[in-house]
Amino acid sequence: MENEQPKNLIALLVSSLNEEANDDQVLSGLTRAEIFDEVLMMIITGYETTSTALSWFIFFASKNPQIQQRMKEELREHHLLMIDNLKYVPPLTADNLTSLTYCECVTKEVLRLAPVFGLTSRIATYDTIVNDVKIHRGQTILIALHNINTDARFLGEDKNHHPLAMIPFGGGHRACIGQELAWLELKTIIVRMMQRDITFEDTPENVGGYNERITCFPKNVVVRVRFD
Ligand code: HEM
Repeated sequence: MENEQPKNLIALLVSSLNEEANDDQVLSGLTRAEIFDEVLMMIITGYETTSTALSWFIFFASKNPQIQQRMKEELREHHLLMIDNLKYVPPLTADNLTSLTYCECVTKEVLRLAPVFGLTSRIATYDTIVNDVKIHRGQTILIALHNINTDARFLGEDKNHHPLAMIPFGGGHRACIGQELAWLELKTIIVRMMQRDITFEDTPENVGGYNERITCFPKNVVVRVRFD
């Protein structure tokens, strides 16, 4: 039992509790206050982000009925659309979720266009020059993720492979720790809504815009939800 590896994040955090931990000894563990901060961050980053991305999906979907239609066609082709007026909604498995490539592209496109986090930052650890711009050690660099995601120079690039064409989750070893979970949650919820033949319809008040706090969320999303 003693040598067993912790099996989840909470267990991992609790197993590193050490009230005497200090920053000079990196491997000395985490204090109670540090564990509290970590858990709080997971709750905030784990909830606010995905729900914001879903609001963006609803906004974009309402502006693009043909895309909602095509997602449902893909579901019909895979026999995943509900039948008999909600009497039977086919279950989603990891395999059939993976096979829904069009739905996946839509989910990715929402994250590319929607600035859930408009920017992230890094502190330069050494002097360097990037594209003729001098950067000095210790300077904070703001990285405009949303600008990069929508930069016309990357539009023709393969978004699965170009390192800059698609970075809603940041990059490098401080990239988003929850990105796999976020993909799975987002795609599952979006597909579940489409499976039930829900349609988001545009209205005159649905004018968009955004508010930027911790995340960047749509300001005026006023859609009509139709259950077919
Ligand atoms: C659509 C959903 C999400 C988006 C767009 C998103 C985006 C991001 C971005 C841009 C960063 C900064 C990365 C960097 O600086 O390179 C980040 C960091 C982080 N995210 Fe997410 N995130 C999402 C969902 C989640 C979820 C579901 C969790 C946890 C369950 C999570 C936990 C974190 C944590 C802990 C960090 C800090 C990582 C570190 O500093 O080492 N995120 N996220």
